[in-house]
Amino acid sequence: MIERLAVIGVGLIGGSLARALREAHAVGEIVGIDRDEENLRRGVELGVLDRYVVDPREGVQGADVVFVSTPVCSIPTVVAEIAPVLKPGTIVTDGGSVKEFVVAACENLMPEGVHFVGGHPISGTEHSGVQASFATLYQGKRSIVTPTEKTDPAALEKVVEMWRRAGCRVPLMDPVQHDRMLAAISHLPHMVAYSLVNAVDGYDRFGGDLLAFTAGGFRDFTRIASSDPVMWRDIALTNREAILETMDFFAGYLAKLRSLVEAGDAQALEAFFLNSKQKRDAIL
Ligand SMILES: NC(=O)C1=CN([C@@H]2O[C@H](COP(=O)(O)OP(=O)(O)OC[C@H]3O[C@@H](n4cnc5c(N)ncnc54)[C@H](O)[C@@H]3O)[C@@H](O)[C@H]2O)C=CC1
Ligand SMILES: O=C(O)C(=O)Cc1ccc(O)cc1
Repeated sequence: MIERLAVIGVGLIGGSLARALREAHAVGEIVGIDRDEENLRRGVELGVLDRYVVDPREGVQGADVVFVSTPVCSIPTVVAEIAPVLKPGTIVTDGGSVKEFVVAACENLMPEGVHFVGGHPISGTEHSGVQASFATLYQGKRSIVTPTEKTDPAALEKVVEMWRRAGCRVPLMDPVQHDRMLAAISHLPHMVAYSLVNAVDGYDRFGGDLLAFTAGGFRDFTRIASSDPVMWRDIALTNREAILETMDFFAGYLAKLRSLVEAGDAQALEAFFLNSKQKRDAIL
């Protein structure tokens, strides 16, 4: 399906795609490109990569598909660097968590005959680097692909097929709609988890290390606060408006719950918790 895949940013997301496509026999050669050479060496040792090249322009030579999986803000910079050397027919795609920022910039960087298609696998963990990657990360998950009116139909089909071969269902979505939806289901929970850990850390009325006393519930709730700070900095910078909207909406719910606690309204408290329990239980 893909003769030579170049992965730029061989971490959890790029490494897992490489592993999944190799297991599916959907790729010939996999070339890794990353600014961290130690990470690339590990990628070859682990069998994720066939070889690596540190210089992006050299690394993408002869690739039919280039997958960019670096933090969101760096994606257009990386794509601008490689664009002039890509051969006609090359498809450039990405796995970044924010789509409007990436797609709007990258579509305009493509030379004649080279096509960009935005994508985002809705699957990940709080761990980073090629050593955290695994072949089944995308199995049975969704990977959203975000075409626009500028997208080449054959390139779109190839990117959709790539994710299918990696094990995904592949819904198509407008980049702006994607960013609004992801703000609610992914970006808001991360903002809340990071805030909760910082709040409890800063709540020092007992003069001790409160976090050391936390048990299962706190740790389950805040697992995602162990995610990479640079990745989340870039998401907060590039999906600003949608994240602000969901944070404000969430603050309304917290204020509502606060008022129920303040009023000691047993019936309303129980109804608030019951609705949440039922909705969550239904998605498990
Ligand atoms: N971690 C997750 O659960 C998910 C992450 N994503 C997105 O996928 C992308 C990658 O995330 P991860 O794989 O988790 O990160 P990661 O930290 O595991 O891997 C990123 C790799 O990119 C390299 N890198 C950073 N800047 C670079 C640059 N300018 N040039 C070349 N290499 C560079 C780093 O050295 C690292 O090896 C991000 O855009 C993120 O928003 C999407 C879905 C899930
Ligand atoms: O660790 C988890 O459960 C996540 O939520 C992973 C994740 C992080 C960012 C994304 O854009 C998509 C998935």
